[in-house]
Amino acid sequence: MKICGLREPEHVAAAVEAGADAIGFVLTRSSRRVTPERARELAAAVPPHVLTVAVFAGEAPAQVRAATLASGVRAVQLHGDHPHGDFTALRDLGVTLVRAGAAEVDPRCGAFDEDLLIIDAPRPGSGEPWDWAAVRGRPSGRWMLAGGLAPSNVAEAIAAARPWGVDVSSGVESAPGIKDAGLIRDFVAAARGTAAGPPA
Ligand SMILES: O=C(O)c1ccccc1NCC(=O)[C@H](O)[C@H](O)COP(=O)(O)O
Repeated sequence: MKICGLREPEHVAAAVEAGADAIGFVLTRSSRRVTPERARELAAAVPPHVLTVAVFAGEAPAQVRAATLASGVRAVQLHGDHPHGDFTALRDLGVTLVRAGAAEVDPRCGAFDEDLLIIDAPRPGSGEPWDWAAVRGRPSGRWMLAGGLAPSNVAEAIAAARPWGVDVSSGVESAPGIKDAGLIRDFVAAARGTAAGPPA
């Protein structure tokens, strides 16, 4: 499971401690945007078993490459209409390549030589739920469901779409762009199918 749009060290720590598998830093136009240098600072506290992901949307491969190297993350997520060639051009970076798009994208993970596929709402990072069940049985390989997930609905979404993993941003925020450690813990617990315990 991936927790995306982190900007503060305490939220990175909360996600790691809760058991997230991946942590996303938004390096594209967004209210959650961080600089590559800030992403590097935040990623420095992340243990190696948790994947650090830089999120882009529409930038040219040269720009993605420069920002990825500056941030030191271990994965690149390309949102939207990136052609196959963009993934090919970034392969030599040696990072995990993630393709992300709405339900209409090619649902085969690996079709663009990516390592991981995210199927998201039409407006990424909007927190808007969509018809998760519509993709059930269509995607193949390692794919994550995203878009409007929250502690209160992630179990329902997993049951509806049967994804390999899940990805969240808005649903673990107390206000737009402001992450909440308690909601991060609740989300991870709900996605893992366990009840969230009381705060320590
Ligand atoms: O989160 C953003 O602000 C963002 C902006 C532009 C492109 C992608 C963005 N986020 C990508 C993600 O991986 C989000 O976690 C995903 O879209 C789910 O977001 P949400 O519906 O808010 O949980």
